[in-house]
Amino acid sequence: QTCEENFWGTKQVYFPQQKNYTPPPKGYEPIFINYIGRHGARHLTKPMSENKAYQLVMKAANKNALTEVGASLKNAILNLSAIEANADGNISELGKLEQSNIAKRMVKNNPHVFGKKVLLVNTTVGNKIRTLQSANAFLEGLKEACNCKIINRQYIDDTTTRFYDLSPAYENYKKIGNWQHSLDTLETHLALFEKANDLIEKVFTAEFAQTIKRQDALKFMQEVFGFLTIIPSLKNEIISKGISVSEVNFFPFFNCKVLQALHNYDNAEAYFLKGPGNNVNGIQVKIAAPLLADFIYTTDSFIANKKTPLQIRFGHAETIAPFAAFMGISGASTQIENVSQISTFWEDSKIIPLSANIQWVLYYHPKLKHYLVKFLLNEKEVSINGLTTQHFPFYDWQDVKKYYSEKLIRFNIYPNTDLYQWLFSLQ
Ligand SMILES: O=P(O)(O)O[C@H]1[C@H](OP(=O)(O)O)[C@@H](OP(=O)(O)O)[C@H](O)[C@@H](O)[C@H]1OP(=O)(O)O
Repeated sequence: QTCEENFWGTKQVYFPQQKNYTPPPKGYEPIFINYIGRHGARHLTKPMSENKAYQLVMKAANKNALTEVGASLKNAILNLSAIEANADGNISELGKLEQSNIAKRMVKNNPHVFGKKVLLVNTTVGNKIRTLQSANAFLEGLKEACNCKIINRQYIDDTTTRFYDLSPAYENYKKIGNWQHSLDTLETHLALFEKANDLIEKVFTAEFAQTIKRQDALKFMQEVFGFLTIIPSLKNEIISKGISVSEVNFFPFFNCKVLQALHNYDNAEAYFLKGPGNNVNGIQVKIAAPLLADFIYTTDSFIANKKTPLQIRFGHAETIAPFAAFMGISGASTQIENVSQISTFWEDSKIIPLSANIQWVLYYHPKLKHYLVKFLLNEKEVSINGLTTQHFPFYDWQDVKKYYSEKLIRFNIYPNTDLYQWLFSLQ
């Protein structure tokens, strides 16, 4: 089923958003790349049996309370469960390929960075296995493309890859933030409850449907939508399990209007919880400050000692979205007042698809002894709100360092700030 609007959201499988690049000004060559990436395409983040949708369908099946539509939904869920068994939280084969191909394009686009026989790399991963698996796939791609020996120093650090988990104030914002009212308004505007009821009535007998509470009905529909959107990430696993795509087809339970409404809602939720929301300097964005500090510090370190030409980090959608907003990347940091306009100005499938990534590419002119930096979001050259340049997409490194260092100071982050403590005490 093809719908006019892209409804894949954060389950959008990755593709590079630009292929041909602006040549640097004469005499400049790329010498260092600073990278943060979301993990690759993945399985669901929790076991199927922990889904309300799974529990309700199985409970109804035991009570003989499924309609014919419900019975086909049960089959699709059981087939997906077979694919998901013991795989939750892992990246998929497609995820590995996405990561490897990003690394290969990075080498192809920046041969001057990767020209040496030995390549020093600093790698940071988080505490979720999908970040480590993504790092491994990325490094494999690097090794293949650069035909070099890679010496990799690897760290685990959540202050720069999964900072949301380290901030009690963010947990509070997630639970009782002032964004809830805006999202409730959108839920009503999209008539999601009515749509959920329609689905419930199609799947369960009337008697069983009446036992389902309003919030559970919404959760049910959102999770079945989650089953539908994860399928493209699992195409290799579906084949290797001998299951046909038609046996894990969740499209029959939706139409395009419902898919678009569900995506609009999820996009708005991601916008408030991981994006500019109704305050682009709010906790959900400024929480990325430690990552910006790390980008400045590691770029400066390279300029000082010219040792490690590649700094890579692997995190989550909730790493990339706030970082893009905090950096002021155009198209990813716009604060929107009208909640029904969000998906026009902030689209999760463009900003935080699977394998989403942000790159700072540092260029050097040996005669002028001058540095420029270029910013890429999902491999597309982007501009920074608040920063000007005579030669876009290249920015003067000193201007960038000054602009972002002053921003960090406004949030009480200095070169010697303890970032873990800063996150913990953030309000
Ligand atoms: O609803 P799910 O389990 O998909 O939400 C995940 C997040 O996935 P996303 O919604 O962003 O596609 C997951 O982000 P990811 O980048 O790791 O995929 C996040 O780590 C995980 O905790 C879930 O987010 P939630 O906000 O805790 O539901």
